[in-house]
Amino acid sequence: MNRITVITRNAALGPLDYRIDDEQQIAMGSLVRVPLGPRQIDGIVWDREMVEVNPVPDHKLRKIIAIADVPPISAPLRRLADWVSDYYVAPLPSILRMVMPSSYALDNARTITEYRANGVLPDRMTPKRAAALDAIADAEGTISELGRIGGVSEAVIRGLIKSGCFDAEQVSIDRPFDLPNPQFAQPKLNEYQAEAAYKMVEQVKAQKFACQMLDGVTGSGKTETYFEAVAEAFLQGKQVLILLPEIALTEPFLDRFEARFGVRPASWHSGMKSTQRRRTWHAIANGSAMALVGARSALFMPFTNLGLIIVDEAHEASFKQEDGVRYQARDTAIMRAMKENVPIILASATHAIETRYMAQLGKYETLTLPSRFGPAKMPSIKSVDLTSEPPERGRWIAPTLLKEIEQRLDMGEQSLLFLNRRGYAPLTLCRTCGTRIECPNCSSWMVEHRFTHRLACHHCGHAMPIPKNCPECDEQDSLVACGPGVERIADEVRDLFPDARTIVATSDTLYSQDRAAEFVRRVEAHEVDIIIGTQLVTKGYHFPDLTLVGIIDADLGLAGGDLRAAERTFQQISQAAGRAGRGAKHGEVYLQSHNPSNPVLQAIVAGDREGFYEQETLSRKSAGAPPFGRLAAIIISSEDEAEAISISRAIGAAAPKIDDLHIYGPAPAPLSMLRGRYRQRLLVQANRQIELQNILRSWIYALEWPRSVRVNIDIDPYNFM
Ligand SMILES: Nc1ncnc2c1ncn2[C@@H]1O[C@H](COP(=O)(O)OP(=O)(O)OP(=O)(O)O)[C@@H](O)[C@H]1O
Ligand SMILES: [Zn+2]
Repeated sequence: MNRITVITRNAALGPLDYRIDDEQQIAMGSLVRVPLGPRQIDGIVWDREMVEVNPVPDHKLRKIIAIADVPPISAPLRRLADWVSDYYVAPLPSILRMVMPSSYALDNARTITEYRANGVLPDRMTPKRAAALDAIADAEGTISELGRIGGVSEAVIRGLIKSGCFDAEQVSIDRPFDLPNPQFAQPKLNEYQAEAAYKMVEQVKAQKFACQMLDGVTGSGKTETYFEAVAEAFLQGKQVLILLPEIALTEPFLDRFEARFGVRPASWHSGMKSTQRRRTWHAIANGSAMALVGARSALFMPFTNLGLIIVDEAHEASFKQEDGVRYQARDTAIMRAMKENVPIILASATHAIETRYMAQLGKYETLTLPSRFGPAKMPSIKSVDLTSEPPERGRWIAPTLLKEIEQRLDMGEQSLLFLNRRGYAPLTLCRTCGTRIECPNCSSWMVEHRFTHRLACHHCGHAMPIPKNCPECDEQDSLVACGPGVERIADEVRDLFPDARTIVATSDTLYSQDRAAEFVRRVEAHEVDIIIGTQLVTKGYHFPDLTLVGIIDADLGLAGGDLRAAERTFQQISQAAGRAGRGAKHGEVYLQSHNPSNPVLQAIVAGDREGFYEQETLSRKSAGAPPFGRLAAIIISSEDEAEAISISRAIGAAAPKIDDLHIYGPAPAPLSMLRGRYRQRLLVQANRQIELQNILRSWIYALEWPRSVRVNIDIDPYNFM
């Protein structure tokens, strides 16, 4: 009789033992269905020596029910999951939920529905419908694919299906993805690009682990350059994983990929339908999809034949997952490349201090693209001192910037106004009694969204209509909006330039891939004169007619003062500035600030990237902050404030006394209430030699607390709220 160990997707269950018959062969990593009490659950056969199993006596062992007909999860991916579990102090099942996102592998449904036009015309023909039917012709695809081909939203396609214009067909989910053609449209690289590409291609040929930091200024053609390494991987018959920080960036990226390799790659993100997910998961697992472009979670896909990983915009904080398993996708991608023994490329114009430090140590190879591609030059950057040149009362754009916007309108060029604040106003205040409207569930202000006529909490999503009377003193029409958000800037622009065509670009307006694609199309077609946007539009995009960038509030990110405030501000402003003048026309950037002598802003204006990084690295070093020291946050939360406090004190009191291990707190977290739970926080700081995770495990898991209390450990935290 053979005993096997199975890990399930249920975090409450430890590793479970089962048996298989003597004659049965089962590979490590196989996906299996097993009995559990009266139920059946899915799991993965795991290496027994990697986990702690509660042994079940032989006669009590139950037999597995079925083995899925899919390739087993490979050893490198299993070891990655073990590493994530260990490093981020997270239960293995919660990581397997990302490796095996549902019971795809064992489900019988192996078809998806595709549609093909049948010549029937809709009763109500609109120009949109006609154009879509024209463009689609006799192409076959899923609703979203047809929407893309037809240049319309999925809703339009659904309408046409309802009108009987398409026949449905069940297609096997094993239908392969088209093969990319490495020679489809090879660009002519400039000298710097060619040199960097050569070095990346060499690593792909070598087929072993190496980490390269592709450090190229905005508009230098990093994508074009690393596509050469991607092409080489395809030539070798290897799969490629490309990670992007946000799904809004995926759509334009997929187009670029198609322009270079002739086909669209597979993609992976939270907005996908389950049939698309299933098809993609299987195609990655059986090796028929050669390229996958996705957000964080694509990292855990079951590649069989991986040859290269790319992390684009690698500095982005959104690579850090903030709930569930709190992992850093860039760091985890490097770990995956190590386990798979393949090269990895980190691309950015504003790399993270952590990445640059590793490059300095010689652990990563630095590849530099020092100038923009083609005739484009770096934009010139100036600051606008708001103390000497304030905007008009109740306005946010200073005269200098206004004049520049006006000139761009006259010349038919585009402008981008950047303010990293969604909504209309961050604070709503009663003029009569001074009350500020707070979220009932969180210690945060309600943010006015004028488009939707609501106040919303950006932490928990709680929303309510804007009240007519003050909820405190009941005074009528006494509530006023304080401070600007992007919607308010958009109002100001429309007031001052009524003929200008504006667009607000935030996660509220570009919430799906379709919306993001539509945004890009409109800006490229020059149907927009002025973009008002948050950090969402500051990276990746390439709009040649955009020549002016205005930073509405350059001081915004510098307040608060968490560990990465200076770095993040530098990155955000540099990225936003990097959208200006990417074509033949020169770009200009204006930073509005109350404190233009701030060293971070001075470095940006002077174009002194190296100087900024040097300063910031030094101050990290003297604070013992990452990458020079280790940091972890422990957040203790409960609906009962007294309980949260008492458990956090108990945890604090049980802290081990070790040299070079410092514990700060417990204290109320800066966001002291979230979703109705009171939050206490401990910060743990240690030098690099200390095995922080082991210490945390033996310290915290030795304690007990009521089920009503949650204790979350966040290793290398990004969010200090
Ligand atoms: N060798 C090349 N041949 C033709 N076009 C190129 C080449 N290199 C870059 N380009 C074009 O130059 C523009 C800028 O390149 P790209 O967007 O890759 O820059 P980037 O370095 O990724 O910038 P950012 O960091 O700001 O996103 C793109 O339109 C790209 O297609
Ligand atoms: Zn809230």
